[in-house]
Amino acid sequence: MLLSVEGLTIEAGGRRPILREVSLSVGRGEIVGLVGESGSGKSTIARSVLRLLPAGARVSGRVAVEGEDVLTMGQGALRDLRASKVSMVYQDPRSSLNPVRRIGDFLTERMVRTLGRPKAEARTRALELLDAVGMRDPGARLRQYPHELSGGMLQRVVIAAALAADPALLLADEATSALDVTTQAETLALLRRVQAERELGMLFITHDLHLAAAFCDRVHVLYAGTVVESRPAKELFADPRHPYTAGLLACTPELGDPRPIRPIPGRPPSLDDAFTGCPFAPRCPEATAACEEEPPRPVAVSGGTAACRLVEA
Ligand SMILES: Nc1ncnc2c1ncn2[C@@H]1O[C@H](COP(=O)(O)OP(=O)(O)OP(=O)(O)O)[C@@H](O)[C@H]1O
Repeated sequence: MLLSVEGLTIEAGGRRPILREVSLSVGRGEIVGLVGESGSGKSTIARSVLRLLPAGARVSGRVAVEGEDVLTMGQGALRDLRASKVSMVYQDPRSSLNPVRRIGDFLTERMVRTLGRPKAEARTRALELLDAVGMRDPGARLRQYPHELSGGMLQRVVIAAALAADPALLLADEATSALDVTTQAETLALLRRVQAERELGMLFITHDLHLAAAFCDRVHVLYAGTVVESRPAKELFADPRHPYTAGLLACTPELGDPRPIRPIPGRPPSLDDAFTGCPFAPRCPEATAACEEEPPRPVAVSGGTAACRLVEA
């Protein structure tokens, strides 16, 4: 398995863990979605794949890339993992680029510094990469500064940089969320094309369940640091089994859908909210007193699991 996360729990001083017993996997050539509201722990999972953990955190469980344990590997292996096996693309491309350095410097410096490529070779590779992500006139782009490019073009540059070392795994953390809809569609098409061409595994993080269902092969829904439902994307969308997943789908309007929009009442818990039972119980329309007593175990449902005691296998 390309990425395997097993029972990952991260505690950083709050009354509840940031992540509790999270398990997921990503195979080669597979797009796996991670969906949840702000603060549910999506980015923490992505960062833990690169062993970027909250300072002083207590961590248990296992994170393995190509079978190698990321949490215990030596510094040399970790450098290699970050430099060439796993790449991350963030939400705001402007935060990834230095505004006073040219696009060419951004693309070549990392190749020279971390991959040890000669400068001329790095430049040739940068031109190939810009071409691969569909940028016209790559030579001129190398001379430009970030402010001369639109958000969508900059995200292409960031994706080009992420591909520089031929990684096996791409972590896309809200990579299209800051873009307008047409640019978002172009960027999604680009991500899918490079993913398929290179047989990349991709962990695709988004707060948008509809987007995840359309873009991913499988989806994990995260709530308050726990995975509440894991299913093939199509099944999750057509027949959500966890009340939270159903609630997320019901609160997003769709064109032509005559049903009223039903927001989920209340707010997701903060790290200072402790709970003994199901974290979603206080907001769940179907919760019973028993739901508050102990955490639900994942139940096998069609194609995956749902962690809810009201769900029948
Ligand atoms: N370094 C840290 N130290 C302490 N708490 C942290 C740290 N990083 C994240 N957290 C907390 O962990 C929780 C999960 O954060 P995370 O960024 O993973 O959520 P997210 O689902 O990606 O949300 P968003 O969509 O807003 O980025 C939040 O409550 C956050 O405040």
